[in-house]
Amino acid sequence: MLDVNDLSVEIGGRRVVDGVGFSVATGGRFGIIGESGSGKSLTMLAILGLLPEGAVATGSVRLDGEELLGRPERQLARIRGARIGTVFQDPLTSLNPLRTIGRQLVEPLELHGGVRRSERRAAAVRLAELVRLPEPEQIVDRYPHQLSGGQRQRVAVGIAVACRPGLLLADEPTTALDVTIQAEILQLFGRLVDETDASLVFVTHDLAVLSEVTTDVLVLAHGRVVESGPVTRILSAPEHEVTAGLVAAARATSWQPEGEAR
Ligand SMILES: Nc1ncnc2c1ncn2[C@@H]1O[C@H](COP(=O)(O)OP(=O)(O)OP(=O)(O)O)[C@@H](O)[C@H]1O
Repeated sequence: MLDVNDLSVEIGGRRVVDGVGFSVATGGRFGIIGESGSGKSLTMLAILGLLPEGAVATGSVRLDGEELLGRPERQLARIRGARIGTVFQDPLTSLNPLRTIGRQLVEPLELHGGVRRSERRAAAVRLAELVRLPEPEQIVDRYPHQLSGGQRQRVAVGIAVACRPGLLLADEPTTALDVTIQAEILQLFGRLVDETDASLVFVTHDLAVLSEVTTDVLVLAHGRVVESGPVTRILSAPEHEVTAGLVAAARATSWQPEGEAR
């Protein structure tokens, strides 16, 4: 369960996230949407305690009732990976090109003490199976450049869920993928959230994507919440002009023929 209250972020005296609040229940699927520069990524980074140098967060971020804001980095590092799994846009930059897929899949388990040396390979294969990578026994010995973009993002999702975190944060995880692969990765998120009962926070600028994976949405503009509610209502009756713009953009992209890049 995640509770964010009156969260603000200032960088160089400029307030780039301003009083954001939302709650995600256990097993809930929550979306944050907004145009480029609206504060989506900084909201996520503030939750993770990974804000850039010079950025200051105020307010409250509670995970299962425990306050995360203001915690020492040492404690946050233990929480990230173990209790919060993250997936970002570009798996090529988040994966290490010099390490096998298997090593990277089990790394969170090693870091957080959840696997014996002799069991690492089997654990990696199980994770590869969980995220439906092809030929799990073989793929764990390959390197990131030997996989397709969609397969690499499956690896990133596998790493994120390795320790069975209660919260999964995804920031534009399908934006770099083509439409068919995007749909497969969205299905994967949906299935994993259902199977593990994790709460999901999914950030994107694309309402069409959000409507496939989340039930409730918050709309950000210039760092502020301008609208929030069930995704079905937001899609059918947007109240704010920013939301109406996002709905129109989502309709326009879904009219494109299958397989055409967005
Ligand atoms: N390191 C930084 N230093 C100064 N300003 C920053 C920094 N990172 C972000 N900002 C500013 O904060 C605001 C919010 O940025 P943020 O990255 O959260 O937006 P976003 O909604 O995630 O956009 P995008 O979809 O383009 O990633 C923007 O105006 C941005 O220019």
